[in-house]
This record gives sequence, structure tokens and C-alpha cells, in this order.
Amino acid sequence: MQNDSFIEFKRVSFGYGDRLILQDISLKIDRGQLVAIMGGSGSGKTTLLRLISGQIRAQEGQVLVDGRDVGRMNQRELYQHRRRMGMLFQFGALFTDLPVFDNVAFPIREHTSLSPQMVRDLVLMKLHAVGLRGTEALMPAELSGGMARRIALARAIALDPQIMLYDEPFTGLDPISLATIALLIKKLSDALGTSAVMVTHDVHKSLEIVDYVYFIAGGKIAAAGTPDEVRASDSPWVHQFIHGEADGPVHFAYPAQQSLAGSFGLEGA
Ligand SMILES: Nc1ncnc2c1ncn2[C@@H]1O[C@H](COP(=O)(O)OP(=O)(O)OP(=O)(O)O)[C@@H](O)[C@H]1O
Repeated sequence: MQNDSFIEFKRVSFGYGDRLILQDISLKIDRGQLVAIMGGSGSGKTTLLRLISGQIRAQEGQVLVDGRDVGRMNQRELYQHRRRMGMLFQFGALFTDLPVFDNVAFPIREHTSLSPQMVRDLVLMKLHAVGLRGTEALMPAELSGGMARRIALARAIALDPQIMLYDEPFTGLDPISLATIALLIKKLSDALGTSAVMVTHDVHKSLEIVDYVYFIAGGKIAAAGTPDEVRASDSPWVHQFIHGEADGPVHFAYPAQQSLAGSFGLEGA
């Protein structure tokens, strides 16, 4: 596997209207890497994912995927770009009126002209990958929350994506389902060699499975490192964040208005 960056933010700034959300962000995600993005509520984590998928364009700087600037892609290029991408969102619900089989088959039918037999083989393979072979005839209403999330994961990987974007994949799951999904995310990332970006509030579970973590605060990268570096960090900011303490430099209730990185000497940490 090549060890070069597949996703790269080069001095990216983005705002909704006049409100600057991300400011001069630079980061790199290597091929095959699983990276977590963490930060307080409203810090711009989902915005960062939208920049990668091309739903929004950077106002300054570049978002490069496989060397190509997502912000400069035309409609046709964006369509191709998204075809290489799998997404699992907290509210990425299944189509409730379609059985599991058709839910997983949906992107395959939409984006390829494979024969029904091939579609069937692929669907069964993906269901097997998430440990839910045998559920193809069930309707979404017949699934538990954890199973539904795994079926959504099977659908997200149906086309063997090169990039996976996860937005709060653990939210609303019981501890066992959460551990199962986390393990699957890790296993699939390794098996498929995808570059994966995961926005999450679940610090402890994420640190068990990711290769690298970026913390966002005040529109900037407040800290970054491998899980071991993060755990060993003596930064009060990181310490407060990973221990979920209410008091400290992080304001959980409101989006930070100015760079905490600067205030705590964490710039480029
Ligand atoms: N389409 C939009 N128009 C205007 N403001 C928006 C839009 N989408 C998000 N915002 C604002 O931008 C800020 C960053 O939003 P974003 O969803 O990226 O944060 P987040 O870090 O993912 O938050 P959370 O953890 O709460 O989901 C928030 O203050 C949000 O209210």
C-alpha cells in the first residue's frame, strides 16, 4: 500500500454567510488511514466532511482528494467523485419501504449495469462483511437499531469506496452494538484499504480504532496526534476533552468564537 496522503486540506477556510467556521485548516489523511475528527458541538466537523464530499466548496484554500481539487470539480466530476465515496451518517436511514436486499443493492443498481446475478452476489458479500447474511428479506422495521446501522454500513461499502465518511456512526447505539460497529469500521477500513474520516463524540471508542485524531476548536486544528500521543498529551485542552470534564478551557455549550489553539499554545500540536 502506498503511504501518501489521499485527502489533503491546504489552508482551507469556509464560512456560512459572514460566519467563519473553518479557518486556515491544513491536514492530511493517508491512503488506508482511519482518522477521527473531534471537537465541541458546532465546531465545524460535519462542515469538514461536506467539503470532502463536495457538497460545499472552500472559500479559500484547496481540498484535494487523490490530488484533485474538489472545489473546482464540475457536476460530472463531482458525480464520479461521490461514486468513489461511501457515507454512513447518524441519520442515514434505510429506505423503509424496501427490504434489506434492495437497500444494499440500491447504489449498485444506481451506479453500475451489473447483471442481477452479479448484484445478488455483491449484496450477499456485503451483508456477509457486516455479519448479517440471511437478513436480506427483512424490512427495516424488523431490524434493531444496531442491525440497521450495520445494513447502512453494508450499503455504504457496496461499491468498494476509496473514501469512507462517517458522521457520528455510534450515536444512539447500545454499548454492544456500538462496539460491533466500531470493530466493523476498523475491519472494513483495513480490508478495503479505504481512507476514512470519522466525526465522532465517542472519544474512548474512537481512540481504540483510529490511526490519527484531529481536534477542531475555534475554526482551527487545536491539537492532533496518534491515539497514544493524545492519551499522553499534557495539554489541558486535550485532557479536558478526552475526559469529558465540564470545567476547563473547552466550552462545550457554545461554538468557540476564537482560536483556543492560540490561547493554549497548541497551534500545530
Ligand atoms: N447550512 C448551514 N447554514 C448556516 N449555518 C450552518 C449550516 N450548517 C451548519 N451551520 C453552522 O455551522 C457551525 C458548524 O456546523 P457543523 O455541523 O459543521 O458542526 P459540528 O462540529 O459537526 O457540530 P455537532 O457536533 O453539533 O454536529 C454550526 O454553528 C452550525 O450551526
